[in-house]
Amino acid sequence: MSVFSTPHPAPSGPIIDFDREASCLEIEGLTLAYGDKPALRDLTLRIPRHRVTAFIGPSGCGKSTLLRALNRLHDLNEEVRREGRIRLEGEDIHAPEVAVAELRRRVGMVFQAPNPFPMSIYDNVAFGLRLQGGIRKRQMDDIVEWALQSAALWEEVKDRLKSSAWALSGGQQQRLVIARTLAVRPEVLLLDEPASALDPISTLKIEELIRNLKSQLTLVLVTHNMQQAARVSDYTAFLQQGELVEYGSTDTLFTNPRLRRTENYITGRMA
Ligand SMILES: Nc1ncnc2c1ncn2[C@@H]1O[C@H](COP(=O)(O)OP(=O)(O)OP(=O)(O)O)[C@@H](O)[C@H]1O
Repeated sequence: MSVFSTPHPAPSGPIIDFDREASCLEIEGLTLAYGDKPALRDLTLRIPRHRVTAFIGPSGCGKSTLLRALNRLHDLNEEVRREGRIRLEGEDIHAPEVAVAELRRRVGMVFQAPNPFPMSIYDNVAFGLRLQGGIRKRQMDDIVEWALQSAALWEEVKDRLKSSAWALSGGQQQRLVIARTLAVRPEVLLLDEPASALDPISTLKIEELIRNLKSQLTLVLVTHNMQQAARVSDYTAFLQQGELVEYGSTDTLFTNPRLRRTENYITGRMA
């Protein structure tokens, strides 16, 4: 079953050439500071559609700050100063006509710690759809099933949809949060260290899920774990002190980096 209607079907075939990839997000001259403390310095990069892009780099280099800029989470922080432009499918996300709630529906986010709501499994997944309104029970059931299938959780929960989400394991809770995010049919899924609080088996399930989801949407992943970036991403951006040092295909960046700074980081010669 597919209730997902994407405006941009996934390209078929393997990745050949970054220059031929269609862009989903375009970041241009992005500079961001918390008060007078710079966190991102003049970043320009584009994120290809229907691919997994990973942001890696040492602690405090600005990975999460960059990820949060993509669905305007910094709007809530009055200290933040921003320059530069971010476009989603060609539209400036800071344009006055953009409704932030709709932007956050299109660009969903999953955080490090699973955060299911204190309600049933079904109600968690239906939550955003109910806010939107206008969906009949039968259609809601279909979308909840589809979202749980897409998040590789359906088989484990289909007989207990009315049970509390809090009774699930940490890994199941994180897949439930992904299902909840998918239910409102985002075009982009932002993942901030989505598996760092999970055990190794749950982590592998999340990684497999990330790889499978790219046929439906564009994924952007922040991770401390370089093996994870190498396993799941198509493209990797290496950041250091708020600057974009190197960006390219994950295979090339990990096997044949252009710059010594990148090589030092990925070989562990620099924390
Ligand atoms: N809300 C905030 N207020 C002030 N400074 C902040 C805030 N959030 C992050 N910073 C600072 O901005 C810089 C970048 O932080 P950010 O969390 O984006 O880095 P990161 O690469 O994701 O780090 P980590 O891997 O440790 O999560 C750091 O110096 C951090 O201390």
